[in-house]
Amino acid sequence: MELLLKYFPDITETQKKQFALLQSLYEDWNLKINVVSRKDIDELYLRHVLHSLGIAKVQSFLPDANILDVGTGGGFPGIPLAILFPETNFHLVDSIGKKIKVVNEVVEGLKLDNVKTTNDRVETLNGKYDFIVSRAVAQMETFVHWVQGKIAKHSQHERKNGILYLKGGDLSEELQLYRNASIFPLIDFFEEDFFETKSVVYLPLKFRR
Ligand SMILES: C[S@@+](CC[C@H](N)C(=O)[O-])C[C@H]1O[C@@H](n2cnc3c(N)ncnc32)[C@H](O)[C@@H]1O
Repeated sequence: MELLLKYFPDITETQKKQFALLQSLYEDWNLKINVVSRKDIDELYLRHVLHSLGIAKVQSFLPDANILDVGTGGGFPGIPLAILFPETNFHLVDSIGKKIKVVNEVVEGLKLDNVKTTNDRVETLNGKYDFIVSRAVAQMETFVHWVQGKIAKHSQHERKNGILYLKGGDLSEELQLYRNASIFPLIDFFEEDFFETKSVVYLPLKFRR
């Protein structure tokens, strides 16, 4: 929790309580349905919460924006972002039902009224979103294929609409197809060794191949 306050010192008392509750909610749910590994539970704020919030250091979301988290698993990056941006609408989707069950319980436990969930493959969704966020779901080419028709073209945030993907390692090969991609190394925002090799990749709406 101190780690979170170090990098997000302006969060409200409500947000502090919600972030504090995350640890016990995930500990309890993980005993029944494994959504976070044992090691990761012990370092939940570093490996999951702060990592997810790396997206917020690259892009703040406006109150009326619609955000889709693809392959949210146990709720990352969607849940930490939904706490940080309580006025923004988040749609969390995952194809595995038991993971969405845990996400629903966490959403209820935190009283997050800006989150809806769907248990299905993302390809089946018809909505349009200002931003698509994700972590550890698919290679960029596959991912872009799944989601590029789901990015809203006519919203007021049009100029910035696009994909924000949390990626690790050397991205040069994977991203060479996308000349408009920007890479934001997370170590620029968070001075923790864990972030040494991790980045946010931003692909704007009209990403060119
Ligand atoms: C490695 S996990 C990552 C979970 C979470 N994003 C995280 O970083 O902790 C990948 C998740 O993507 C989901 N997934 C994979 N392909 C998907 C698809 N086409 N539509 C929806 N979910 C998908 C899987 O069910 C799995 O929960």
